[in-house]
Amino acid sequence: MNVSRETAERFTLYETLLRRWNPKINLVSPATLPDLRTRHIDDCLQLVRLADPQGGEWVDLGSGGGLPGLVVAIACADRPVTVKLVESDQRKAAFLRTVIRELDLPRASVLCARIEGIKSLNAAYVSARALAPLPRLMAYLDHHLAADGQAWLLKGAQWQSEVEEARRHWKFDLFSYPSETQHGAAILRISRLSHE
Ligand SMILES: C[S@@+](CC[C@H](N)C(=O)[O-])C[C@H]1O[C@@H](n2cnc3c(N)ncnc32)[C@H](O)[C@@H]1O
Repeated sequence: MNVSRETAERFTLYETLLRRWNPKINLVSPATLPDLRTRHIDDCLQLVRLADPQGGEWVDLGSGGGLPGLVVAIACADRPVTVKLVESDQRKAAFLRTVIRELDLPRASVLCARIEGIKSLNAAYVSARALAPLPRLMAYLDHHLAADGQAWLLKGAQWQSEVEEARRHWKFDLFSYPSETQHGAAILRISRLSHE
């Protein structure tokens, strides 16, 4: 993804902050730190490229260190896209707020709460990465995705069996895109979700 100098600087600062906070609160697996850019940031950038949001509200569930929520907020900082990061862990929420402040991302905000405990966010876009198996994610999406919204999920190599399992209880439209950063993994776009 071609990015402006300002965006590139924000990604560099984000990476610096992630590395600085990681030993204390384990935002990403320490084993992945040498490949932070490809394993995490580039992985999430695929999703921004595919979804290409031009406006509206983007909600990232279980953001952790901001993956993919902060990547969306940085990559879309010059668009009218508001990004809400839902994260129940207070220390991780403090990290997310620090990054938002240091990188000057006024359209991004943090909700330190449990996904299932807050009223519907009715979002145009909902994302999640490494949060829960698809059948459980479906209940979260059902609660927070607008009727005409799109969910963008980064899923590991087991994604096809998770889809089969989810289809037992939910109806939805699905597009899958092979991941360019992880063999066998996929980016799923889910829409028109309803309970069977
Ligand atoms: C395995 S981490 C993944 C973080 C990030 N999405 C990533 O890809 O690195 C899952 C995160 O979701 C948060 N989480 C798990 N269940 C949650 C819930 N019910 N409500 C809010 N946050 C939750 C955890 O605190 C944790 O930070």
